[in-house]
Amino acid sequence: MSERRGMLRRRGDDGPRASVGELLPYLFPKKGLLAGAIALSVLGAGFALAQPLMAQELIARVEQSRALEWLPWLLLAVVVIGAIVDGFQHFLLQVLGEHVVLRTRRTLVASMLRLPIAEFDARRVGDLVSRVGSDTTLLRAVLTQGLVESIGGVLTLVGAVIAMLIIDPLLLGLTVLVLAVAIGAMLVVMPLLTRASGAAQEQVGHLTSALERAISAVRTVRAAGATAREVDAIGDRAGDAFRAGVRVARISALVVPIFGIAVQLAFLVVLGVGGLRVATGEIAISQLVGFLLFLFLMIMPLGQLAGAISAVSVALGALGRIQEIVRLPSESDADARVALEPRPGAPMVAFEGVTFAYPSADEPRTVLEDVSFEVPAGSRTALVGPSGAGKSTTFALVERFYDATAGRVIVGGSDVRDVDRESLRSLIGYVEQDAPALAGSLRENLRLGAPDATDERLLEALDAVNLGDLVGRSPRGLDTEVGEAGVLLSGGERQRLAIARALLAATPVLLLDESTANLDARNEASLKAALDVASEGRTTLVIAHRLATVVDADQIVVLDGGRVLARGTHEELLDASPLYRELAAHQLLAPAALD
Ligand SMILES: Nc1ncnc2c1ncn2[C@@H]1O[C@H](COP(=O)(O)OP(=O)(O)OP(=O)(O)O)[C@@H](O)[C@H]1O
Repeated sequence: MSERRGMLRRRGDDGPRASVGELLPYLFPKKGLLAGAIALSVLGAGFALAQPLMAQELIARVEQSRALEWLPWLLLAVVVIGAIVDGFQHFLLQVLGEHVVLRTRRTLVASMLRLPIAEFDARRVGDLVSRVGSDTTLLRAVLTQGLVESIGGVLTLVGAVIAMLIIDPLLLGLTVLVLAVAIGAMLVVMPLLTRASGAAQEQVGHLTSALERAISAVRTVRAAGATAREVDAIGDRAGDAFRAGVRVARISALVVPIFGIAVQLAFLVVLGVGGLRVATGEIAISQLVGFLLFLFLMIMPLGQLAGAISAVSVALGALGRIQEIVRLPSESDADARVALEPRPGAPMVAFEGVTFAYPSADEPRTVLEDVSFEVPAGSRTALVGPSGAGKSTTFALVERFYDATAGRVIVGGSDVRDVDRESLRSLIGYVEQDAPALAGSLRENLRLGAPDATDERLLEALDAVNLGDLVGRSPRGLDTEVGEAGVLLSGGERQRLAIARALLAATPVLLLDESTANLDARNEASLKAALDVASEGRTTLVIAHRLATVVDADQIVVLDGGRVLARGTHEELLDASPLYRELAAHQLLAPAALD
């Protein structure tokens, strides 16, 4: 348990970091493209190195008044072809970068949507969204900002150093000395950059979370007159992200002057000492020019390398946040691979001494205690109880969103922990209390659990829940959009749409968390009729908030404070349970008062 709680705990502001070894597999989604880009980089290095050699030869010929012949044209061709090779390589790297982002996003989303429900309880949606949207793009920079170019760059560097060694070892020694100090300083700065950029991404996550909170509850925020405060709060988060970004900028800004000073110094030293050596006749002017051109060639890859190291540092911070999710065990990792086959004669759903505490709560507290009841196949059981009694929690346990802390939850005669979760859920239709309509069309909403259902069946299902007129409301019919959170539909309609969805999935078990919304008499009657249609021939467990729902239930379970207080039919409980009598009189939303 403590290990689990540790896993759910959020990380500090520093942000998680990955290692270079973990980064590499992410960079090789398209080996052919990568090989092509590396080959072009090597080719580009060859063209780059050829240029100073040819320029040096050209100057020597001018100096010695020799014929230039085809040399200028050859130099021009090398420059043009080199530039084309560079452009093509740049394109390949961009494409490769997009592949990296694509693959990482797919992996991340596949892991994210399979996380245990408890992880969603403990995390902010906005933060998860920013990991998919923003962190993944930082991996692209590793490819586009120099890592692959650095391969060709290293070759250019080695070639340039060899050429410089041949031209003048003394000048090379002085150059290397100056540059080595700068490289050492940069190696010290890089780990700071990784940490700072991980923290900056973390702040972007907090910002997205704050925005998501305000947008998802925009009506409540607006109605509460809290818009300005929310704007300020999100602005503060944006400010935090800004400050974290500035911290990154400050650290990476160190790299530029360190490098700049080193390069200037190297050029000045070469010019000064080289000029002296030309004056004393130890080297020719063409050699000094050649040396300077090679020095230039040597500096460029060093710049690329610095860019690559900084991109890698930033990517390691982002990858840390990506890996944090990818590494979490998926919900089904610990599943038994046995498909659930309901045993004839066994109660369809049963709780045997179930005790439960939410794992994600800061102070885990028992929400269900020693709960036992049975729902025979084909019957309807209503759960009633005051708010917070634990009614919705029982549904979460039947769906196996969480595991019971003690006792057993049985579906179709098997302990839900002994069977594969997918096969368990394929038996159950679940209509949530605030049944969400997914952004998209009516058709998409209905097909969620029955992807192959024909339009004819969709229309039948809509008719069955008295939503047939929904299709006629818009000329787009089943393609009518139901909006981000189903804004076109009322609460009661959304719930009926969810019931239609459950009807189409045709599962033997139906869990229905009845809407608590105060519905008008017509909607009320429609919802009751929809429930009756949906529960026909199915084992139905309904969390009831309406008297009409409980009166004809085969069994009513009264929950209070996580315990079963009483079980029986409406008449039996009116006699036997004071709490039920109280609920029936005051809390169950009765269209007509009890007589
Ligand atoms: N995801 C969660 N993490 C932690 N605690 C939770 C979670 N969901 C519910 N709880 C707590 O568990 C208790 C039971 O909640 P539950 O939603 O099952 O009650 P309910 O009887 O369905 O209430 P209502 O009729 O108001 O929906 C409540 O105290 C609630 O605060």
